[in-house]
Amino acid sequence: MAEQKEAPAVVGVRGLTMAFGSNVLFRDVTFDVRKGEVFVILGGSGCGKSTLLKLLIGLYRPSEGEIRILGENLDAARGRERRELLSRLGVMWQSGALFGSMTLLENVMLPLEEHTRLPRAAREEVARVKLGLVGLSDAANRLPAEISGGMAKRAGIARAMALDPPLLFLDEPSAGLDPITSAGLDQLIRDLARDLGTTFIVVTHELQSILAIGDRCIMLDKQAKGMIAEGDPRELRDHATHPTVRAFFRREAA
Ligand SMILES: Nc1ncnc2c1ncn2[C@@H]1O[C@H](COP(=O)(O)OP(=O)(O)OP(=O)(O)O)[C@@H](O)[C@H]1O
Repeated sequence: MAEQKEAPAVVGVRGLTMAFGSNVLFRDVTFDVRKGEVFVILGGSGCGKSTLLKLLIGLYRPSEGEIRILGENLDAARGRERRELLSRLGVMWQSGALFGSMTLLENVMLPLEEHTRLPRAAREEVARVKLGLVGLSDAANRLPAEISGGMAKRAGIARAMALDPPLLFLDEPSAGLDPITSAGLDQLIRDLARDLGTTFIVVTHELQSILAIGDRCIMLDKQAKGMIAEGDPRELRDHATHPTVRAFFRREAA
C-alpha cells in the first residue's frame, strides 16, 4: 500500500549482531518497521526469531548494532526513560501467559493497575473495551482454564493492548491452534491493525498466517547467520530466487 511506504519507521534496526558467548546467532541485521504495518519475522527453528523479538523489547542487549524504538535508541535509554519506552510496547507470548487464578477481566486490568493511577471502575471499563475488541465480552468473568486456546490468545492480545501500545509484539500467535481458529486470529490481527493503526511485529513460521497478515516480512536463516530475505510475503512467494526462501514459500524441500 502506497501510504504505508510513506509512514515513519517505528522500529529501526541497524547492523544488529547477537551472540551468546561464541555462538553467533545472526549478524548485521538491518530493517525498518513502518507505522501501521503488520511486520512478520520468520525463519526455521533455532534461527533466532524469539531472540530478535526479545532484543526489540529490551529483554536482551545486542552484541553489536542499534535498535531504535519509537524514535529512541533503546540501548542508550536508561532508568526511567527506558522503563517508559518499554511500557509503550505490548507483548503477547506464545501461551497467552494469562494468570490462571484471575478472570480474563482481571488479567486485562493488571497492566492498568501496574502502570496507571486510574480508579478501579475506570480500569474495569478500559479492560472491558479491550475484551470487546477481541470478541471476548461474554467471557470476561471466565478463568483461563475455562476457555479454548484461541480465546486464550485473544485474551493475551487484549491484555497486551491494555495500555494502548503503538507497537504490539506477538510471539507465534497461531502455535497450537487448529487452522480455522488460527485463521480467525489472523483476521483479528488484520482488523486491529486497520482499525486502530497499531503496528504489529509477529514472530511466526506458519505460511498461511504470513500470507494472510503480513504487509512485509524478514526471513532469518541459521546457516547464513543473518537475514536472507526482506519484502512483501506474496512477492517473495512468487519471485524469490534464494533457494531457502523459495523452499519455504513454496513448501518445497530445501
Ligand atoms: N538465553 C540464551 N542463552 C544462550 N543461548 C541462547 C539463549 N537463547 C537462545 N539461545 C540460542 O539461540 C538459538 C536460537 O533461539 P531462538 O529461540 O531465538 O530461536 P527461534 O528461531 O525462535 O527458534 P524456534 O522457532 O524453535 O522457537 C537457540 O537454539 C540457542 O542456541
